[in-house]
Formats: sequence, structure tokens, C-alpha cells
Amino acid sequence: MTTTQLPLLLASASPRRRQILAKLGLPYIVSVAPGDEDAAQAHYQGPADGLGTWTATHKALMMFTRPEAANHLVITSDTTVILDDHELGKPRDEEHARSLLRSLRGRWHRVVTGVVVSTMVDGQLRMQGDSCNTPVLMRPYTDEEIDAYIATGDPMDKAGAYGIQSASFQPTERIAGCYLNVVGLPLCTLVRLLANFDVYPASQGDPHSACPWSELCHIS
Ligand SMILES: Cc1cn([C@H]2C[C@H](O)[C@@H](COP(=O)(O)OP(=O)(O)OP(=O)(O)O)O2)c(=O)[nH]c1=O
Repeated sequence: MTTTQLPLLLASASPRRRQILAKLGLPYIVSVAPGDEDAAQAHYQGPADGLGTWTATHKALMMFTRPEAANHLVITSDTTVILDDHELGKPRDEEHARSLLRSLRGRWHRVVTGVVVSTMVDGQLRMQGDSCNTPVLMRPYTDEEIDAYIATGDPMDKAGAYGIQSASFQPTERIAGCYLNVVGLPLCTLVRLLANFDVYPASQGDPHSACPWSELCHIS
């Protein structure tokens, strides 16, 4: 079976990643990678910028412990928010979310999302991974805005305790790269990885732009 014929499996609980992947116009199934990446990340010794790809690789290996992953093209991803070369992670609780948002306020940081596409065919594992880096400048939002945003609960499942897509909070002043990368799945990176497996989008990005998916990104 060639990889072109392998069905896609998105191993993610993130509703945002499911919405983004659907933009490629390719059929896919969804499953959730088992295991606790937080515990796994405690073993990571590399630079902060590599944590996203490392964790996406870990998620893929955990997925292949599940029978449904065999004979599928598995997509895993992990988004990290890096401030002063430290990865901030998701908020432990509301107080931690408040502290993270205050540390990011009015400053530049980087969002690095690792993406891995992998297969397990006839017991042979094949993996291709890459990451995308988007510098982000946060607004000088007030403590009152932070409290109101935390009260919505939105920060709690997000790296850095914020969602760039939050219409109510609108945390970012400017970004200098891929918007979808910040939300959690850089289509530009994913499309390049899928091409290594002879899989190509059914929908067509803008072939004339620097990034064929830039019409989906809000590079400001
Ligand atoms: C910075 C940022 C992160 N995020 C989200 C993307 C990810 O879903 C989450 C980071 O956690 P991840 O561990 O990358 O992903 P996840 O736990 O949500 O889902 P899964 O591991 O099952 O794939 O933060 C936003 O939605 N908007 C943002 O602006």
C-alpha cells in the first residue's frame, strides 16, 4: 500500500486543530493520543525551541500503541509558547494563568508548533517532523482584562494561557509570521510534510503567495 492511499488520522483532542485540518479538504479520522505528555516533557533536555517537535514525536509514538493507528498517516502536533527562552506551558490553575498573562503583557515572545507525520506499515515506522516559529507581540492589556478573560475559562487549555483567536480578549498587538501556527497547526508546515508521503491537499491555497496558505493566515 503506498502512503498516498493511507487515510489520515489526526491524533488530537484540540477542536482548533480539527477545524484547521479540515481546510485541506482531505478526509481524516480523529483519535486522541494516549499518555501524559507533561510527564514525558520532564525528560526533555534540549532547547526550548525543540520541545514542540519532540512532544509531537512522543504523541505519535504513543498513538502507535493503539491498533487504529496502524495503516494510517498519523498527524500529531504540539504548540509551545516561549518567553526569554523558557517554555511557558499550559496554566496549572487560574493564579498561574494570571501570572503567565502578566509575564507576556506588552512583550514579544515566540510560538513554536511542532508537527509530525508518521506511518507504521508492516511494522516499519516512518516519521517526518518539522516546526514553525511565529514571533508574537502582546497588547498591554490591563489586570482587569486579564481577570475577565480568566473568568471565561478560555486560558486553561492553551499554551501560554491565551488564545490568539479569542475575540473577547484579542491578546496580540502584532504577529510576524503564521497565524495558524499560533492557533496550533501550521498548514504550511503540514502540507510540506504530507508531500513527503505523496499526499497533497484537495483544496488549493494561493499558489502565487509566498506561503500558499497565507490567505488563511493573518500576517500583520
Ligand atoms: C498560543 C495558543 C495556543 N493555543 C492552543 C493550541 C493547543 O491546542 C494548545 C497547546 O496544547 P497542545 O499540547 O499543543 O495541544 P492540546 O493538548 O490542545 O491537544 P492535543 O495534544 O490533543 O493535540 O494551546 C490556541 O488555541 N491559541 C493560541 O493562541
